[in-house]
Amino acid sequence: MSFCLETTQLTYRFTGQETALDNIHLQVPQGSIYGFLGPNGAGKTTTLKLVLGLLKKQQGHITIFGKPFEQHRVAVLRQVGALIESPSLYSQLSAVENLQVLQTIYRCPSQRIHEVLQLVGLANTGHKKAGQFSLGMKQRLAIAMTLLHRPALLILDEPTNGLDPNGIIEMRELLKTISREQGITILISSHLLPEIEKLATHIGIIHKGKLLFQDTLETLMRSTQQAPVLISTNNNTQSLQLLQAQGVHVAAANGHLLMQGVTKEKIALINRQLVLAGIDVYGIHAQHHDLEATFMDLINH
Ligand SMILES: Nc1ncnc2c1ncn2[C@@H]1O[C@H](COP(=O)(O)OP(=O)(O)OP(=O)(O)O)[C@@H](O)[C@H]1O
Repeated sequence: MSFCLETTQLTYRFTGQETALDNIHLQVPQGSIYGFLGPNGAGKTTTLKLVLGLLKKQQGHITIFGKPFEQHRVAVLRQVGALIESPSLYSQLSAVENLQVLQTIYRCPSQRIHEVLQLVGLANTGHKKAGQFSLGMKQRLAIAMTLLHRPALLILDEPTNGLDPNGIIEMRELLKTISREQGITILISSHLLPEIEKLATHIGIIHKGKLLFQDTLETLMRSTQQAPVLISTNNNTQSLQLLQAQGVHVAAANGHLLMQGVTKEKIALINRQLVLAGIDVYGIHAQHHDLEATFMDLINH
């Protein structure tokens, strides 16, 4: 598989502090939306800053578009769009004027300003000044600015921070559109798993400077599938004895029985056995063991 961005043994320590990043092997596949997840202070921003050359690398290697970053810094950064921390907008200028400032630097055609504003849904904001925009609009303008020079890789550090639920949905849809229609690889950091889960194709989970998981979202989902199963019956004591006698990992919990590690075939068998023993089964359902639980499991072990 070809990686748009790869780090090997990336380690970083702020002066006088504990190690902020410990041996990070980040592999962001070409064309992916890579969700870089971790709680506050995990090391997400530090990683992204190193990858963009905003912090001086101490140890390890960074390869972007197959090239060692340090030797090809300028060429690589020409193809990268980034939004780290809050966007720098001119609040007294309109959306178009903000983009015109960058257009001069990037020397791209005026038509491109219209294209990116259309893409982020700000084509009709006219003379309205950026300072009067909602936070969601400011964030979308900031994304437009990162897209102006047609990057192949977009690096976004917590772009949904501070947005209301509607702003979060708009941002998610925008990033999906950018990925789908422009074929841009997106590396997005967040501490919000439910947000990343709805967006990313690939996930990296970082905690205390260590990368604990990295794979497709599908693989992470699969690891959550052996969810605990809850059974409620008219006689939990008898059911518990019957199931324990058969070697099922089962325990009583809040008026239910909780079983671990059972397949769907085993659930059907258990149901039949309970009914044959004269027990009324009121309900059997898998306890919702979602990605949030898997995420918490990973960072708490
Ligand atoms: N300039 C700095 N000086 C000293 N320590 C720092 C500095 N910046 C970050 N750190 C520390 O490095 C660790 C990683 O911080 P980082 O900002 O990369 O985490 P994060 O995952 O981006 O968190 P958040 O979601 O809060 O932004 C933390 O322990 C943080 O306190």
